[in-house]
Amino acid sequence: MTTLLEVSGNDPMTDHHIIPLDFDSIDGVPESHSWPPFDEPLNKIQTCDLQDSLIPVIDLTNSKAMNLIGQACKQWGMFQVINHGVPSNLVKKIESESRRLFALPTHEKRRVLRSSNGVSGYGSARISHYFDKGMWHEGFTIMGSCVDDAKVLWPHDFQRFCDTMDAYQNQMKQLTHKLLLMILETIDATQEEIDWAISTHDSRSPLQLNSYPPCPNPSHAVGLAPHTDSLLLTLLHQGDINGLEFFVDGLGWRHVQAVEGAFVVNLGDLLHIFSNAKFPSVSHRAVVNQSKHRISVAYFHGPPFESRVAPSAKFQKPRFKSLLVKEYLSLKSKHCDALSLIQT
Ligand SMILES: O=C(O)CCC(=O)C(=O)O
Ligand SMILES: [Fe+2]
Repeated sequence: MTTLLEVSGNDPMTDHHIIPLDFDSIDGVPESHSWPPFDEPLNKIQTCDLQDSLIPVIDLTNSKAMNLIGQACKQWGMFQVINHGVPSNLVKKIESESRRLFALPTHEKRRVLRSSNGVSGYGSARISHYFDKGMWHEGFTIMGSCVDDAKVLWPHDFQRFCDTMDAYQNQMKQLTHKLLLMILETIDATQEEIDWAISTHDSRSPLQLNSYPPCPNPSHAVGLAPHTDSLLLTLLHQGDINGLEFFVDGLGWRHVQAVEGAFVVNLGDLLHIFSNAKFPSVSHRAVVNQSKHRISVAYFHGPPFESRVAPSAKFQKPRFKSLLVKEYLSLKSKHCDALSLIQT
């Protein structure tokens, strides 16, 4: 069995790529985290009508849901889902437990800091090492059980946190399967390919809690810098505070309107490869704001790391080489644009 730790383990990170800012004591954006203004002001978080939001909000109880999902996958590589069956009280709990964790004093959070070649624990985003500047972000990654870390944080009250994380991961797993079945059917995947995509028997899907504290100068800070997600599919809970943006050729950065109770579904690199580039792996980023502490929770789903990924057998002219999932992840840990390196 290969774990994400082994896949990324040959690329240990240095401390400044792991330790987030001490948000308890900071009162400005330090030079190390000060970004030149992007193409558009990062602090312009507008509110807008749902109609203004480009990516569709799809009701999973709608009889046309599969078609709508297929279209959104091709056009945007991203959509939102409502009426998805995940209990709303569990979503509230994951948000409140995440806030409870990030509200702890910095020195306590640092007691569960991710190790230099590890995956689980408190720390900066894994994409930090691609960039010279740090991000206005702190995260907590759960891979498998979180009991050890939770016991350090709350020796007498760790169960509540762990039970919530476990229950949420179970729900995310079910929803991911449901969505993958629909998505793969729209490109006529074979049963064997479907089994590959939904199987997770030798790997636990990582759950990433993200925290973006209010920022005194949002136009010079970046919550999460532009990236694509590596695995097949990401399910993101972004609460009711806007901050997620995605890149559209010709239109630039567009924000994803926060919709109460919805999950943002975004397709990752492995699905881009499997769909022979029919589905984009959408470039996205998170922006920060001056007054609100934004939390998001991302569940990343991928196939077994020992399995192979390649364009579906139905494509006559594969645009990507076939390789082991773990080989792709290892390449991605070194190159932000790993997809371009495996083109045929
Ligand atoms: O917080 C967000 O809106 C984006 C999170 C994200 O892209 C990630 O965790 O990979
Ligand atoms: Fe992401």
